[in-house]
Amino acid sequence: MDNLSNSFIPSIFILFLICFLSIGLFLKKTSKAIDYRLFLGSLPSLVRNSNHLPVWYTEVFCSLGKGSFFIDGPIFSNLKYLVTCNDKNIEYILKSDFNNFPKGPKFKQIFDPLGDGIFNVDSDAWKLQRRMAHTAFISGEFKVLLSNISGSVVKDQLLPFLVHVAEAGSVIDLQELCSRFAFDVNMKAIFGIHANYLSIELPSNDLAEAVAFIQEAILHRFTMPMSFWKLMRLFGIGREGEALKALKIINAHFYEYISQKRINLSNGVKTFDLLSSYIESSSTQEHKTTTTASSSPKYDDKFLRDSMLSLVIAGKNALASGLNWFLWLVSKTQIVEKKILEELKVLMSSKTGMLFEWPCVFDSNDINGLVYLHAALCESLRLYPPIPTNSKTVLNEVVLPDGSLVKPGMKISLAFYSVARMPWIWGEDCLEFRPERWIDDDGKLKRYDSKFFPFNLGPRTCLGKDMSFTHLKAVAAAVLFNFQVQVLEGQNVRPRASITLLMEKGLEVKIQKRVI
Ligand code: HEM
Repeated sequence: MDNLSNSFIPSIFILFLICFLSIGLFLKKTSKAIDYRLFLGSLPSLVRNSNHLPVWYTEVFCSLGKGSFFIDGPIFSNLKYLVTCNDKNIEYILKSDFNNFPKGPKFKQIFDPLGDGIFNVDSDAWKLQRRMAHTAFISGEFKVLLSNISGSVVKDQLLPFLVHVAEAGSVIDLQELCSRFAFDVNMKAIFGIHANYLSIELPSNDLAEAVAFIQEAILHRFTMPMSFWKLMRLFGIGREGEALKALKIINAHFYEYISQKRINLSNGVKTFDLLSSYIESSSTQEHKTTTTASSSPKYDDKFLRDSMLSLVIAGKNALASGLNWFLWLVSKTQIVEKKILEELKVLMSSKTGMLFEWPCVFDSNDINGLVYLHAALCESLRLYPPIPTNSKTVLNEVVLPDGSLVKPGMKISLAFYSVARMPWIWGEDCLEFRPERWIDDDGKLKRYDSKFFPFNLGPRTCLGKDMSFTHLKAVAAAVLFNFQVQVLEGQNVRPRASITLLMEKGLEVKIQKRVI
């Protein structure tokens, strides 16, 4: 009997465990787009859809018929986060109760290649970074510099490149072109450097490639346990090993630019760019804080390196993504393309009469005031926000405007991409590319501050917003007025998982000279 009970009891226990687990694996509370399994939570759905999260989130919101849902990890994993596209929640988190929703320590660890740059810090460190960046971005000198940069990169690099492609009849990847343009304008604005990444020979550029690689490596960190990627980094293996090499390249370039800029400034050679502005304002700050030296921040080369890397990362991909989706949307919406061309034609004729040179170059100051072009860009950014999600952490327990309860330490994912696709936020025609929704009866631009989040909202609103519109308009006008962009047929255009909203396989196009 003893023997029997010795083997019987454990067997029953194991059988019970297997049944329990099996029920858990198969028992699910399901909507069309997401499963909640008893022990695994929604992890299987999450993993299955991790390559196109923004699209999947949208499907889940639609299938549940509400603007928030929780992702639960396996039992005991302590993984639970809220995904929300509810506009009232987003406004509350980003603006009304801003201090309760920092990015959080986990975010900082994942984004650690960025050091203490603005993108990566909270509280006082962020306030300091924000103050310095804001001073630089709002200065009159910087605004003049910007329109000059757009104008010169468009005239001297983009147009010759497109003329060449049109004449050769070759196929190009528009996403790659936008990325090269964005790199060049950002390098000029941030370091005052002419990188010439966008040129006919399509040169390689180790810095541009290293920056792109770091972003991919950061993205991969989101998809695996922290201990795993930290171990890989410790041993310098796999993607983490490659990321270390990319960081070395970035650091070598950045420290060289910083040292060169310091030498130039001390020799009285002054250029205006964001790095110069930071160096100058950091020496003023240092001067002010020498008395409290032990607690005050250090404005050394590491500080400048971190600050500049955040600006490069913040600017480059978002701008490239915004441009690429815009040109794609316009190329497949003839009525919008026609209206943009009419607006540009009226502007050009008012300047030069009816005789246009080809290729035409627009003055940044003139195109800044174009209403329809601005509306079309807003509409494109609404549908394809270059930063499709934003992540926050909860400090104190609170009930959000839609009734969702969030607890300390919990992560919240703000699903910007989905906001535009909810009829209860943007109306029944929300999926249409319709710039007219941005223009009122008097022909003036409308604002939708409480439901348009591509540039964030509240105290952490994007500092490069105006700069981006200047660049976007310069490229949009130059490309659309001078060329027809023909998207090659048979491409399945869809977003892929990335920190910025990229097209999964780029966008193959042909360029043809446009006759106005
Ligand atoms: C179409 C282009 C752009 C879009 C859609 C965009 C969007 C955004 C978004 C959503 C954020 C918030 C990110 C977060 O909190 O994690 C952000 C932050 C920021 N952006 Fe942009 N951005 C664009 C271009 C640029 C450019 C060209 C620059 C300048 C180089 C820039 C500079 C910044 C900075 C400095 C921040 C940090 C603000 C802070 O944390 O206080 N952005 N941007």
